[in-house]
Amino acid sequence: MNSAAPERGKDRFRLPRWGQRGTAGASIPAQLTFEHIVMRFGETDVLDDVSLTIEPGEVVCLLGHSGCGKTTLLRIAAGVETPSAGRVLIDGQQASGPGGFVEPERRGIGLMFQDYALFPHMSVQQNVMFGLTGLSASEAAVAARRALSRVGLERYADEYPHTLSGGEQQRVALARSIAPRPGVLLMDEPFSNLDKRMRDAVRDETVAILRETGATTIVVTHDPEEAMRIADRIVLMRAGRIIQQGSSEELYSSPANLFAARFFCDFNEVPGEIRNGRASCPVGVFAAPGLPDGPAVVCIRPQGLRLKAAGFCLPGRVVSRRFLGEVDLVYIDVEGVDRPLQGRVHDSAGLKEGQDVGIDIDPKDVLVFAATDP
Ligand SMILES: Nc1ncnc2c1ncn2[C@@H]1O[C@H](COP(=O)(O)OP(=O)(O)OP(=O)(O)O)[C@@H](O)[C@H]1O
Repeated sequence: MNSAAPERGKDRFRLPRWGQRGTAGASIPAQLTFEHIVMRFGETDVLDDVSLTIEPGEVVCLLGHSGCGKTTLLRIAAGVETPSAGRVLIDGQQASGPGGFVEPERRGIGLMFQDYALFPHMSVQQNVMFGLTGLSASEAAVAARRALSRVGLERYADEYPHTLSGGEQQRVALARSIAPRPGVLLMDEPFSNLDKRMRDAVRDETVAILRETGATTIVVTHDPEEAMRIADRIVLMRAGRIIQQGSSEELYSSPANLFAARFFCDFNEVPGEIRNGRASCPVGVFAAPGLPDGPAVVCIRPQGLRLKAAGFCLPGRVVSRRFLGEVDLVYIDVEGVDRPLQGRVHDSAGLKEGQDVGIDIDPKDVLVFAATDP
């Protein structure tokens, strides 16, 4: 009889309880280097000269839209795909490249997939023991129990994956990936199958576990907020290339181009014209240092709008207002601008549709790009 089942039933109605912090086994983190990686499928270069070094213990998020090559890069690191050109090095030793290939199971790399890839015919404990090939059966059992305990699922060790909730399966997959104490951990969209309420809690605890293990980690995601929450460094990809890399602040505040800017903020975009380092557009004139004369896109963060009484600053008319809790989302028509400006503002409770207002735009929330920017 399954003694854990009734208790698990209750788990569905509360956030999962994890094991004690600080009890995940420590790894010896490795350095992972991609050198000029090219991956060609047919006529298409899915990865186009990707070079990247991830330092021991660093947590890097590969961020990009679907199909930009993130998973392919992980698969190349893991050794389940061989690059068309370039090399992968682990602690300076070639793992993939001309004249040398280290088998996936000898790379010291742990993997965790979006669908968790648990073996349905194996118990939770057997799943976690699967990668512990270098240990005796009793040592592997102890290591598996320890990993399961850290993710709070020790009591489900003898159950089968299909009896667990999605969140519990995610934790089994996490336990399986950390149990061998890999030097490098590769996680492909590890939270995307969880609902939003669950995702934040699971993500925070997973990050705590990553820090405890100390493993060098790559997390693939297409969610910029998730990347900002997790990463020491974000690597933004587009169409098989790295567009920009840096801290969350660097990517958010100083995006390399319009593509990178749009990834991190739902800007108001207003067409303009650059002359002598200043961009003019219907909502104002803004600094555009170093940009060539010509057409521009003026990007204004929604939180950069302050609403004033009519007659002050830029004239506008309220189109609609939505209460979002901490802020209100207000749409405002401005003469000469095709689409209403979107403002995330406080204290707009008294505003009515059709009301005239003044709009003050904070220059620190404005970025200007040449309209020809990729
Ligand atoms: N074995 C393969 N044969 C042919 N094309 C492939 C193969 N593997 C991947 N691709 C193509 O390579 C491109 C990049 O795929 P990849 O899975 O790396 O992207 P991704 O950024 O991880 O996207 P997603 O977030 O949707 O998983 C896609 O266009 C995909 O169809």
